[in-house]
Amino acid sequence: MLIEIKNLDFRYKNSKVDTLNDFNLAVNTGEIVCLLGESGSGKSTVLRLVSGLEEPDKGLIKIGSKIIVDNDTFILPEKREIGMVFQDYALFPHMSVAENILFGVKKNNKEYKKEKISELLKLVGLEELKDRYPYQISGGQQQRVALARALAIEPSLILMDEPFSNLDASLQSRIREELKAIIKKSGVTAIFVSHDKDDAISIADKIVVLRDGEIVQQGKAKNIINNPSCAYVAGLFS
Ligand SMILES: Nc1ncnc2c1ncn2[C@@H]1O[C@H](COP(=O)(O)OP(=O)(O)OP(=O)(O)O)[C@@H](O)[C@H]1O
Repeated sequence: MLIEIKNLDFRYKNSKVDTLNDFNLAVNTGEIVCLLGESGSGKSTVLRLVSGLEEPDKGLIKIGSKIIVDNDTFILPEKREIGMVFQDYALFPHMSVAENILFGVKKNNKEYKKEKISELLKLVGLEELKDRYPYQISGGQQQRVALARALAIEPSLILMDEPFSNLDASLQSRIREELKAIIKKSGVTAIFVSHDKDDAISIADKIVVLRDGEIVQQGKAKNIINNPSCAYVAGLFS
């Protein structure tokens, strides 16, 4: 198992209620997990806690054998070695595709960087576009640059927040397939957030359905669709 989240409690500072209460989740190595739920169900909060943008009030998060947060530990976000893909991709407009991808690579070895960039451009199929700027490529291509940049630090885990929300609806199904293929080829474990059942069904190995900060059902898409645990879950898949 790669990620273990145990007994997590979390309340935003200006809030009177817990957003997460005794939250537990396990993710296997190489698995793609989708956190699915309506707006406000707590999906982004889980990502923020795993990435270290927020600190839990109680509980534990482990990546592999390493505790990244518990009562006595708080590993800083930049030390967690987690790759992030944001909703808007957050590419640097003044940097080329290749420069964007290499941005987070700390090793200052020219040969290493050269090999890394050629491996990643090949993985995401952007070899021909390496010298273009973000405004000169499509939304789907920008997303692949963001994914390559997240993978460039050789993370064991990547987190993606609504990775498809900025894409043209007509392209979404092709891009979902592409993204899944790239993630699987890279072997990385991925947790992504969506409110769209089609994203979850087409990409995730496991879907985790959230409602008011609680997991109401988890498992393979087919099992959830055939056997929803409650009307909320059925509604999400209708
Ligand atoms: N900074 C904040 N301060 C106080 N409450 C917050 C804050 N951010 C989120 N919340 C609350 O925490 C709960 C979970 O929010 P969260 O953003 O995790 O949900 P979400 O499922 O990701 O929603 P969306 O799909 O709209 O992004 C909501 O009730 C929300 O209002």
